[in-house]
Amino acid sequence: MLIPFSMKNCFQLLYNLKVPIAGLKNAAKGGLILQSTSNNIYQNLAVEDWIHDHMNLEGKPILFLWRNSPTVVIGRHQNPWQECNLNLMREKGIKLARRRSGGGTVYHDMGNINLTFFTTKTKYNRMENLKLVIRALNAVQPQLDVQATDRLDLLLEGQFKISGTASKIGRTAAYHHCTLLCSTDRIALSSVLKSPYHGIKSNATPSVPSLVKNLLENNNTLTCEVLMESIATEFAAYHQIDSNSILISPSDETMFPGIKRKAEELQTWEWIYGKTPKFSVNTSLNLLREQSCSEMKIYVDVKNGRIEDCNIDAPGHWLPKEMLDKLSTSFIGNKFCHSEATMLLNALLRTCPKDHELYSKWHLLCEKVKTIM
Ligand SMILES: Nc1ncnc2c1ncn2[C@@H]1O[C@H](COP(=O)(O)OC(=O)CCCC[C@@H]2CCSS2)[C@@H](O)[C@H]1O
Repeated sequence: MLIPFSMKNCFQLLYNLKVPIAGLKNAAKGGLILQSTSNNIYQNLAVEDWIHDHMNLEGKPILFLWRNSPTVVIGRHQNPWQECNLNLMREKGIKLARRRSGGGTVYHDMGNINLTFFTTKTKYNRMENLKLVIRALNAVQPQLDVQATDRLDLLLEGQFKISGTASKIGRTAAYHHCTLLCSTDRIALSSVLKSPYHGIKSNATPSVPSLVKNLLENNNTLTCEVLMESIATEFAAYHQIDSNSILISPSDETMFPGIKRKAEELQTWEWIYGKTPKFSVNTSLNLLREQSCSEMKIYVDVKNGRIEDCNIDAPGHWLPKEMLDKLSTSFIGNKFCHSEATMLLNALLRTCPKDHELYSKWHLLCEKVKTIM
């Protein structure tokens, strides 16, 4: 059962703060089950940060249940250009988020449940959490064949991934979070998790692609709502606590002081793209014009999301070398970013000689350059 946030719940949360707030003394017994009212990835990741940073989890584990509108979530040390199709995501309005935990890239939508298990560092035990999820699944559907693998994925029928795991271990607190595919749009999942960008070299963590399946495809009783309820019940039984989930609003500053700033930070370009490990792109692109095809080469070094070095090369008959050099130089110091490149190229286009052929070639080349970002 879900109970909405009330002052009682607020106190239950607040008196567990590491930094004690005057007047709040009691302690939540045994643990808490929280469920987010938000489907915004940045707000939900901010709740994780907030609990991790502010709550005393000693003897009081927390389970946080949350879902998001369509989003690609990359791991802390990943390269978004290597992991997903950013152009397609822009087109479809699919968000991109970088989480604080390591590991690979996953797709979220309202058919995917996220579970975060918060404990002290000493009580952190991912396999135990996954076993709890399996028990919850079997409580709804006893015949369901689900197993945890060594890399802590959950597999359905020995071959289809239904859950992926990642974690963050802090000084005293830790969390293990995992996904659970109930009724996600699998077409969207596979199309956005395919990178169209070529020639990227980096030491970023690569994802490990798998065959995926939705639980609802196996059995039509396995909806998100039923599964969240069953997981909450199993968590409550295991920790001998009340099985009611407390509904929380991640934008509630009275309950989570400072949370808005956390969500804002997770939304910045500097966090999402800027934290990409240093990488280079070395690729060639075809310039098709009036039935002839020329090849341009582009080389870029990117550090902290910004272009440190750039070299664009095309045949001399296509564009004068001075123009190509001007283009390469003007990229240096700029963000490796589609919208910033668009502004820069539009400004450069205005300085282009008013020669129709030159202008159209320059325009085409600029459009091609943008496709790698
Ligand atoms: N939602 C979801 N659930 C399970 N598996 C998925 C999902 N989306 C994609 N995939 C598959 O997993 C691989 C990547 O596997 P890989 O093992 O590389 O990465 C993960 O599993 C990371 C899990 C992170 C969980 C966090 C919990 C809260 S915020 S995100 C991808 O290529 C797909 O084949």
